[in-house]
Amino acid sequence: MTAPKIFRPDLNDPTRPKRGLTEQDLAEKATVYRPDLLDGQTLLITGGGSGMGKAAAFLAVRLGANVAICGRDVEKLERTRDVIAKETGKEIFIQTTTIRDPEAVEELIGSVHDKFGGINTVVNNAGGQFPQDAIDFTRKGWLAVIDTNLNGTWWMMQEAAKRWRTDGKPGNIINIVANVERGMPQAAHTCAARAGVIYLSKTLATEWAPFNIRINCIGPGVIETEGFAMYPEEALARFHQANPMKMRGDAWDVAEAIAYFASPAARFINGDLMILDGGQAQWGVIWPGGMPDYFNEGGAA
Ligand SMILES: CCCCCCC/C=C/C(=O)SCCNC(=O)CCNC(=O)[C@H](O)C(C)(C)COP(=O)(O)OP(=O)(O)OC[C@H]1O[C@@H](n2cnc3c(N)ncnc32)[C@H](O)[C@@H]1OP(=O)(O)O
Ligand SMILES: NC(=O)C1=CN([C@@H]2O[C@H](COP(=O)(O)OP(=O)(O)OC[C@H]3O[C@@H](n4cnc5c(N)ncnc54)[C@H](OP(=O)(O)O)[C@@H]3O)[C@@H](O)[C@H]2O)C=CC1
Repeated sequence: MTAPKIFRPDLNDPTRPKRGLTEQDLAEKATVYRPDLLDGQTLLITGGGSGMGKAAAFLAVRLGANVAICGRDVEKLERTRDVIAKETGKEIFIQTTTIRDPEAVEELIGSVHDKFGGINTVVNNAGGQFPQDAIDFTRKGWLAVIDTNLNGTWWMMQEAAKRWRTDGKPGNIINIVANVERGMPQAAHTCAARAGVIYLSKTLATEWAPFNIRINCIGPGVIETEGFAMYPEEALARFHQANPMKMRGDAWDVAEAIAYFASPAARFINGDLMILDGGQAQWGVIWPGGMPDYFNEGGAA
């Protein structure tokens, strides 16, 4: 019997390169949008302490929005709050929350609502997974990924929608999912969860239209962020080959897509899925845990 392949990264390993945009990049990167695009809007972004969520928070603040972020790690949240304040002069709201806990989610939505007098857009970005052959998933591992990516997103959606219904105000939900069209070998747990969110979103885009709530998804391909630390170096060296452009996107690409969906330009878009992957959907698969020899005849893909 072969032992299951496991890659359990040390997230503080100093020998691994730092990945993702720097805070200076997030403060200075050019945007296609006018500076007051989101003036007066309030965005709640889950997982806003790193990666795409942090980039989206930075951009939304730069475009005039009130921003709230949550995550499990208070240090990441405080750091994001402090750097945004330093670079933009604007204070964002932070609240430590695991989206897996529906009561904590209810409290979060309540606090942000009270702080800003309402919420215009909820960005469900928090999530993640580990690479592993599905046959070796532990029960706990499967449940962790499903609970975060599917259940956690659902609690956020339902709680926000209840508020909007009670307040008689319109709502907007943007769910960050993944590119599931051709399956995700070695990430079957997340593929199942994200596919669930995509079709949950399409369903509720209809069911909640009477409440004036719109719901859309963004499916990123390979986007270089701090989250890459979850994957082995050997796999990361191949990630750019997953799309015909042979490149990785960055968190700003996703942040600008989020700003678009949060803006009035998207007012007639509902139940959609924007794939942001450099053409990966038409190209190859990733094997984030390392390609099995079976598929590796004739050299690396
Ligand atoms: C999309 C995949 C393929 C394409 C890659 C494309 C490029 C990158 C895509 C990205 O999404 S990058 C962003 C990645 N960021 C994250 O994943 C960050 C957040 N992730 C997490 O917090 C975790 O991964 C989690 C599993 C969702 C964590 O939940 P929790 O904190 O509850 O987990 P743990 O307590 O650490 O573990 C619970 C349970 O899960 C199993 N497990 C965890 N890690 C691994 C691993 N590396 N390999 C195998 N199994 C793992 C394990 O059973 C754990 O239980 P214990 O053994 O610890 O008792
Ligand atoms: N980077 C990529 O190529 C791709 C990423 N994605 C998805 O996009 C999203 C953003 O990823 P990215 O920025 O790359 O990676 P990061 O790891 O930087 O971001 C994930 C964020 O989710 C937060 N998070 C995780 N679990 C929970 C939880 N239970 N409750 C609250 N917050 C949580 C983390 O914060 P904390 O640690 O503080 O809890 C972290 O800030 C994720 O859902 C990811 O899986 C999808 C496709 C491709």
